[in-house]
Amino acid sequence: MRTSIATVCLSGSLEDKMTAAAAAGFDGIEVFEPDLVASDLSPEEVRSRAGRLGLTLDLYQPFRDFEGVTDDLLAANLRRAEARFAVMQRLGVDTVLVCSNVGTATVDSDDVSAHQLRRLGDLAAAYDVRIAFEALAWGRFVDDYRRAARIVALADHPAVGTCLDSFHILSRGHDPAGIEEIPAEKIFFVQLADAPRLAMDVLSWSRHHRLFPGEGDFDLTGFVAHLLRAGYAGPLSLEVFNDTFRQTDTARTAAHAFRSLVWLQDQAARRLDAGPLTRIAEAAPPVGVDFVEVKAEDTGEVEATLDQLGLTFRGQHRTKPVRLWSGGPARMVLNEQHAREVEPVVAGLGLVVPDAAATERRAHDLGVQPVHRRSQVDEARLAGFLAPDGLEVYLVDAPGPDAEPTWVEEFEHGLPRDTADSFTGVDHVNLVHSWAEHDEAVLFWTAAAGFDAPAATQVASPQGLVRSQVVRTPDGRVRLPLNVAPAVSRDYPEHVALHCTDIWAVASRAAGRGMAFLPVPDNYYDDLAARFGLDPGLLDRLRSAQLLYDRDGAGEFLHFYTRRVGRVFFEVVQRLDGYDGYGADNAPVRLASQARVDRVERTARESAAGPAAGARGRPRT
Ligand SMILES: O=C(O)c1ccc(O)c(O)c1
Ligand SMILES: [Mg+2]
Repeated sequence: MRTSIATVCLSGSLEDKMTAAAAAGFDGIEVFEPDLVASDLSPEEVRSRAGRLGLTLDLYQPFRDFEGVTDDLLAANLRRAEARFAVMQRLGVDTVLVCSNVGTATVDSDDVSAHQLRRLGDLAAAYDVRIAFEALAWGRFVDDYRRAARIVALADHPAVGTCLDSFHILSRGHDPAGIEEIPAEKIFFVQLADAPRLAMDVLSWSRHHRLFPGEGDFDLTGFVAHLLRAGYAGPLSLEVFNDTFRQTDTARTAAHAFRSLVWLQDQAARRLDAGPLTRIAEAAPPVGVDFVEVKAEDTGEVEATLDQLGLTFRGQHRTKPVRLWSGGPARMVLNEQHAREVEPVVAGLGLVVPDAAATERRAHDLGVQPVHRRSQVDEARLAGFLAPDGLEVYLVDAPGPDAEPTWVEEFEHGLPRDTADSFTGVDHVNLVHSWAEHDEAVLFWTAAAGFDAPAATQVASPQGLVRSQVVRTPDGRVRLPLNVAPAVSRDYPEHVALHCTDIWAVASRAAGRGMAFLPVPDNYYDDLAARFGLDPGLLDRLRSAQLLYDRDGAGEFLHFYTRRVGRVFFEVVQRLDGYDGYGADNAPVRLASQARVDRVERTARESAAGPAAGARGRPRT
């Protein structure tokens, strides 16, 4: 279907927004009146610029507070409208959004509102303009799309139809199935927005917290399915009021927005099994983590930590300054290539997928930037893509059960794989995003990479509450907790958690090898006793081994953390009896302890390391 985006979604000038929308792939835009009013461009210039960019101008909006008024006010409102219609004629836009009256309505009558919209329709027709009447969720009398559609039916005027906005309908919990009762020719326009479920007044929710489809809690796929069953064939347009998206790079946000519409059409097409919707390549979710790559100018300190944790050095790459360590099927790649002045960062993630070519095609269809690992002719070619935060995600076809991937053979002069160690794999990789990247990252991991996004949580840190959104494959074999870094912190660390079957042994070996555990305060163990009523013997063992503990309905969780090296640290975990969480209640203790250690170590590190490189060692775009 045709795609469109309201200029209010994007940052910058009207020109910036138009250029970015066209470059991202949108067919058209909704011109938000304040964007035009604030622009240097005349309506004629906007029109010709749109033509050059190949964009249609699909809607002019909003016209406010029209219906349900006294006769005096009606006359004034018609005059106001006529001035707008004249501007629309200069712009060449044929549809105006009229949102339901929130301020001046005093007459609560469908008949009166219908009569007044009919008057507006007569005036509009003289300018070749159509009226798309939208029920705002906080309208004075009209706050339900079904009532707006009833009024439109009563108005019974060819220039008067309705605009359906998913936010106003779904935020109020109104059943969208009623869309199918509206005659298709009366649905003049459709606006799409997702949102997180929030308990707050609906106006503030709408003006600040809308999200692109796929990033919130609304069922946009079902919404689009109703539209198509109703016979709607106009554009699908994004109207997302969001303070973050109004502050992020215009071109990047437009591309991010377009991805959400491509994904949504594909989802709806799958549900309907037909329709005029864009389809994209199908790809099954990842089935495992093949490797995690840490990049640094000098990986020595990270490797010392891996050694203390009990991983095995597997060798040096034949041709590159890259080294491999493994613990069971958990593989860590330590990369010093092109890493001048880079402190250790999580730079890459290898995902085992059932069909790498299919996942590559799907990512391509969603406009994700590809990456390829340059390799020698006889080396495995790794293909993949860039996550929004710059993480390189590589795709590896699933090897046979228990087999190591063939690329492992490129590493030489190391020790053989230790088949007796207790590591069973990478449990999770905790990635950290800036506030500006977070929603884009959620859409990226779910839409392009096949992850699910269960309900988000918040974790208390010394800098306040941190948003935490886990994305995980449906079977839980790959888990990525995504945290938003506090705004004040530019070098917030990320971590790799390794799962093992005997954490007591791993911890005691690490202690024996001199590993500096992240210290756990005594108060934590007192609190643990109070919270869980643990057996005193177990409590003592936890305290002396500096292990953290958690329990859920299914089982128990034991874990510990290393100190950070650059922007990386490690966690070792053991899940017992199907424990499914991440020790979230322990995160505040971990974050506070890290802050204490950081304070002590920062001075030393800063004087030794010189200027810090950007995130993941590359400049951000
Ligand atoms: O928040 C508003 O006022 C507003 C304006 C126009 C719209 O289409 C809308 O959905 C909301
Ligand atoms: Mg709207």
